[in-house]
Amino acid sequence: MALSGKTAVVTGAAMGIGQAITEKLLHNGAKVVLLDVNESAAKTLVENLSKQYGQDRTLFLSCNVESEEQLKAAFEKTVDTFGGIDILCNNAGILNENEWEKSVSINLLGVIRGTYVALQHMNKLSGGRGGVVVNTASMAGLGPLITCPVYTATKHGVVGFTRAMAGASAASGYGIRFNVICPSFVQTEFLSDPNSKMGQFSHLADVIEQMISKAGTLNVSDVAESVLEMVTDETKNGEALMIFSKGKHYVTFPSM
Ligand SMILES: NC(=O)C1=CN([C@@H]2O[C@H](COP(=O)(O)OP(=O)(O)OC[C@H]3O[C@@H](n4cnc5c(N)ncnc54)[C@H](O)[C@@H]3O)[C@@H](O)[C@H]2O)C=CC1
Ligand SMILES: CCCCC/C=C\C=C\C(=O)C/C=C\C/C=C\CCCC(=O)O
Repeated sequence: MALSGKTAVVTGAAMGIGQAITEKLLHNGAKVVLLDVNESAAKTLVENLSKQYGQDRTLFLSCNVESEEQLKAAFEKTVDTFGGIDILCNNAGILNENEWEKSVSINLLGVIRGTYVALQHMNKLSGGRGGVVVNTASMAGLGPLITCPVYTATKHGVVGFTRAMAGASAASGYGIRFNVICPSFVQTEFLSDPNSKMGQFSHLADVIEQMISKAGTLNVSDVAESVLEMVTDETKNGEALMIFSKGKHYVTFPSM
């Protein structure tokens, strides 16, 4: 899938992995709509991106993925501005075991909300152009991160939802592919101040420190490169890609 002339929507685009995905898609020719709650970071980023790629290639819309109303307004504005949506990256996420209901609402329900609203515009059966959805899960979507049971649950949910949607889309003729990335630790703000985010499991902080020093950390650009692969490779549907500091690997699941 060539990206020239395509329109992408990226959630959690103001910083970190979402920023890198945005830059990668722009660099490869797409137009990108950035959704985020951090208005100041997003506005500064879009100013810089507009200088680099042109004013008509990016748009920031303030949007909380916890709100279906805000997501609907953002996707409608995207279609009004760019004529359709071809790529959705559900990337926004938080790590906070104290505020665990909010974690579920953003990390899992935000992905489901974003997908269902986008389907109304992307689904070929309802007049859309089809396309591809890439969700950001985590290695914690495949195995346990013991300091973060709720974060782990949300990311397992994202992996399961993505794979089931891939099957549903293929069986129904939506013309939309669904894939999920599962990165190991990535060097972003996410890794800062871990003790305050572990809630009742902060006594296990040493375990995570040891995991990080053993596994190393990824650069956001490595993660964005994997997203690009899943967007452009039209053979990929229902795939989960593990990304480590030493390489990447497609997950083999038991067949059902
Ligand atoms: N950094 C890491 O080690 C890893 C991160 N991930 C996942 O990658 C995704 C991005 O994480 P990072 O870039 O590292 O984090 P980050 O904290 O650097 O960036 C997250 C972005 O999401 C935005 N955001 C948060 N809540 C939002 C909401 N309700 N609505 C819209 N935007 C919202 C933030 O404002 C921020 O711009 C998350 O889903 C995270 O779970 C996955 C594996 C490892
Ligand atoms: C509050 C705890 C902070 C420490 C962890 C911070 C963020 C981690 C986010 C992730 O999504 C990463 C999740 C899991 C990594 C799991 C295993 C990594 C080991 C794999 C390897 O060998 O690379």
